[in-house]
Formats: sequence, C-alpha cells, structure tokens
Amino acid sequence: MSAPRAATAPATVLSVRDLSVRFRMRGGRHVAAVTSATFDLAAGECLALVGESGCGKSVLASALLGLLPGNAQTAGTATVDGVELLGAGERTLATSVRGRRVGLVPQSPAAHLTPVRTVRAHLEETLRELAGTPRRQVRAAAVAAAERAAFPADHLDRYPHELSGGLAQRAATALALIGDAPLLLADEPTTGLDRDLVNHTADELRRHVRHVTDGTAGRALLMITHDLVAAERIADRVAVMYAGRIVEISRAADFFGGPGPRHPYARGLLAALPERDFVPIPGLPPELGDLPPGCAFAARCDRATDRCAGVPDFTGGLACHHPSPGPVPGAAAVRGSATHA
Ligand SMILES: Nc1ncnc2c1ncn2[C@@H]1O[C@H](COP(=O)(O)OP(=O)(O)OP(=O)(O)O)[C@@H](O)[C@H]1O
Ligand code: NI
Repeated sequence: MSAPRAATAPATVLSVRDLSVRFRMRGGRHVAAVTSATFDLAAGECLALVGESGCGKSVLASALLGLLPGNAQTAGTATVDGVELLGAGERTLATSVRGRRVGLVPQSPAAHLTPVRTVRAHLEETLRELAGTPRRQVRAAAVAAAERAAFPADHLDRYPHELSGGLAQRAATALALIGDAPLLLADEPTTGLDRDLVNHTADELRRHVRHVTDGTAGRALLMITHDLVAAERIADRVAVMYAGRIVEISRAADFFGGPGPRHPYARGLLAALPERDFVPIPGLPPELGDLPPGCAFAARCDRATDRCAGVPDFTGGLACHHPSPGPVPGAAAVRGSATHA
C-alpha cells in the first residue's frame, strides 16, 4: 500500500551545511576526513550514506553526535530540530542531543550493550534517564519499548552475550527509540548479519521511519552502510561519499533504477556489485592525509580530463566535471510513485 502524498513538504529534521572535519596529526599534518558535506534530511525520509571503507562516513556520524576525538577540528553547521550540533557543549549534547534529538543504532550492538546487565536493565535505565519514566511505571514501559523494536518479552532477562546478532540489534534499536529522537543514525546496522537478517533489519528500521502513529511524518534516518543491497531496500535517497566529500546525492529510484547515478564513482560502485557487472573500480582511494589537488577520483576515472585538476563544485546534488546524463525530465514522477509501495 502506498502512503498518501503529504499536502505540505515534510519538515526538515537534519540540515548539514559545509560540514568539514579535520584531524590534527603529529608533525603539523592533517587528515581531511570530511570536506564540505551539505545535505538535508526530512521527517519520514531515509538517506543512505554509502562509500568505500575509510571515506569518512563514520566521522560524519560522530560529528552529528558530538563524539569526535580531541584532535578533530570542525567547520560548517549541522542542526537537528533547531539545535546546532557543531560546537555544542558537552552538557547540551548530553541533555538535549544524544538520545533525545539523535538516536544512535550502533554498529556492533552486542559491544554497545553492557555485558553484565540484562536487556531489561538497559531499557529501564534508559527510560528513567531519557524519558523520566517514574519507578512504578518503568517495568511496563520497558516491555513496551522492547515490543516497539520487536524484541521478544521472554528474552528481556537475557544478557547481551546470550542474544543472537539479530536480537542484539533489536535490543539496541529499542534503546535508540526510547528518547523519541526525530533523527535516527544507524552506522553499518547490518554488518556481520546474513542476508535474511540484513533484509529484516532494514525493514525494521524502515518501519521506525515511516511509522505514523500520531499524524506526524515519522523520524528521519541516516543509514551509513557499504551494503548497497541494504541501501536499495530501505533508502529514499542515496548520498555517495568519496575521499571525504559527498560526490552525489540522488533519489534511490534513480540511483538503483533506469538512468543510474551520474557520478563515475557512484556508477563504479554499482557496477562492482556481484548482482551487477561484478567489475571492481581500478585502483585505490587516496589517503585522506594526502589528498591530490582537484577531483580526488580523477586518478581512477575513465572520464577524467584536464578540467579535473580543479575540484568540481557540488551543485544540483552532484560534484563532477563529466557526469553521465541525468534522468529524463518528467519520468521521475512515474518512477517515484513505485518506490516503497
Ligand atoms: N581520531 C582520528 N585521528 C585521525 N584520523 C582519523 C581519526 N578517526 C578517523 N580517522 C580517519 O578518518 C578517515 C575516515 O574514517 P571513517 O571511520 O569515517 O571511515 P568510514 O567511511 O566510516 O569507513 P568504514 O566503512 O570502514 O567504517 C579514515 O582515513 C580514518 O583513518
Ligand atoms: Ni565507518
């Protein structure tokens, strides 16, 4: 069943402008982990952030959570629900950002949970902390919180090591949902899971984004992954990151459908999939501590010319001097109605 089209555009939950993160290293060197990232994310929307290992995805997520290490320098802005995240003090981050405005679905849920405490204890503590649930209601609230993430009530008294990967994921998701944060951030939520569980986890996350219980448009989800199959299953839009920069943001229907992405790197990522051409992109990404001038992908790109000696601007969702032709105007609306039907 397709969702009815909203009469008004859904509210912007996350707004990132020119976000850059550099790490200061010994000897005056620096690592440009994220450079000039700009994107918005609306309620009810899932954006998949994809790209090869080490391209800066997790650093971007850490910046949004205020969890960067001490040697990080940031520039730009990132607001969630009206609160500026960059430069926010630890107190603001602790009392009004983490868990309350940004819920984190962690990369390895089992490691994120405290080994000596049961799932019930985790849920009850988070309920008291984030939701201020009174003591006599906390037991019932924990059961309800577990149910929300399809975590079985008869496993509530288990310890993290007694959970399967899928159940640990659900426990972590239940915790991430407790603060009713408008933005959910999931960093590699499907790593290490088999394909069935990947699909299941993706569908569950999707449900938490779309879930319309009170007439609101739901949450926004930023899902970091290098699993394009999971991204296709869940995302409304796809942002492709290369060497610290977002090089293309497109509608998932365009990215995975007919015209495909326009940036040669994004096209290469898709072509490398075993389900597609199974042809890897030649070469390796550059070191973020030693980026070439100009387009960082030029050395691996079969479309590169002299123009690529200059960094391409990010305009219209694309940063490339020689993109492939875009989708045919007018065809988008037809294709769009078929997504997530
Ligand atoms: N504290 C730090 N000091 C210096 N460099 C760092 C620090 N943390 C991360 N980096 C560097 O920043 C770059 C981006 O790392 P990041 O973890 O964001 O990659 P990623 O895209 O999430 O990769 P993966 O898919 O493997 O998780 C890497 O080159 C990494 O070495
Ligand atoms: Ni990462």
